[in-house]
Amino acid sequence: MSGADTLAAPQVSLLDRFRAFREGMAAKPGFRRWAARFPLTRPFARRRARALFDICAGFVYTQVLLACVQLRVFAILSEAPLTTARLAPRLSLSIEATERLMAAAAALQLTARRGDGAWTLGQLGAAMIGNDGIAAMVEHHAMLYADLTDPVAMLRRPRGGNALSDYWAYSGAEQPGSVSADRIRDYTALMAASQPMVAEEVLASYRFDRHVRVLDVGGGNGAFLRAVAAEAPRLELMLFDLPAVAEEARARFAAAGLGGRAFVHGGDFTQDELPRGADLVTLVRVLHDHDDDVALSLLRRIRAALPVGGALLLAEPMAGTSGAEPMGEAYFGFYLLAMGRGRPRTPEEIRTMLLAAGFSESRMLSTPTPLLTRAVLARVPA
Ligand SMILES: C[S@@+](CC[C@H](N)C(=O)[O-])C[C@H]1O[C@@H](n2cnc3c(N)ncnc32)[C@H](O)[C@@H]1O
Repeated sequence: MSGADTLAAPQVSLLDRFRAFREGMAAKPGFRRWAARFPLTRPFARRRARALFDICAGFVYTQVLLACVQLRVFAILSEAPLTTARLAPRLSLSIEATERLMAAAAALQLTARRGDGAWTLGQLGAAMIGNDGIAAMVEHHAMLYADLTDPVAMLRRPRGGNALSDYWAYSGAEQPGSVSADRIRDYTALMAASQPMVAEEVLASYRFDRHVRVLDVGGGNGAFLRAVAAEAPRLELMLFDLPAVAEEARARFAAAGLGGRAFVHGGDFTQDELPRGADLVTLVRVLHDHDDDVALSLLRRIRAALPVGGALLLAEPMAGTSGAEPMGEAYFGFYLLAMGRGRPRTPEEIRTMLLAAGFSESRMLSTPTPLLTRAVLARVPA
């Protein structure tokens, strides 16, 4: 870039000019007062106030949800609607505290008050039933929020050294391959509990029965492969993960009667080559855990393990997801900051990395709930 380019005034688009004007007006107290009263601008003013309030209050909403999960409110109300008087002893709370919690939960659509006054499940509480993964995620967030108590300090200090980086034992390990069994147990259980909702998304977007053998890299205790195995009964299964995780996967496959169909390899994908023989590799919720250098070298190892025409199916939540922008940059951005490694990537960034790793073409697959998982399929060129 020449000096003249560097000094040239940046081009400001019409859209940027309009936004600057709009935000400039919104920053003026007098205009805000007028906009809140004028009938045509009132709905926008209210929406903006509500959005800002939701950001301010987000932590409180989260703690209301955490209290409901810890007290098993959704499981209790799924058995039968209950009045406050009947619910209170089930929660070991006073009548007043139960009423306070239920009113807050109802305002968040987690519970609802029936016409006769009894509490029942709200729309969002009902969605938690039968999905242990959401409850497990909510409970482990206690660590994230503890790490985020002083966000500015976290942004200023070197990454790592947080409760969450300790929990995800591989994230800060000098030798991930040596991480012991007791350090992988909790995160592996959390991943297995939340895996069914992810597997459902991936299985809805891709036919696995067109392949002979699949290798799931960073496959945890095999929950994803077991879901795939049920859909594609002839597919052979291979899993690669850290040695301690691989041990657990081996036991789980045996317990599920898949011992003869699933081949498990323990190793460290930052050091070791990946096993050959699969015509499809899956990489589910793995890439975003790693910084660009490790992520790119992992994609290169996957490319090297695949035959010509082989495919890589990469699935994870991605940044820049339309309608779910806060999930990528805000939630995962700060989650992975606390964890100490990795970053959320846009589909374009991932596809650029795939090209750099030697894959020829890639295309996005359509998943039913992009907020949970997006997926990209890449091929090894002839
Ligand atoms: C976020 S979990 C995802 C697990 C699983 N794919 C899922 O979606 O449920 C990341 C997985 O990558 C594995 N992993 C992390 N670093 C690794 C490394 N260097 N070598 C092998 N596996 C690794 C972890 O042990 C863990 O099982």
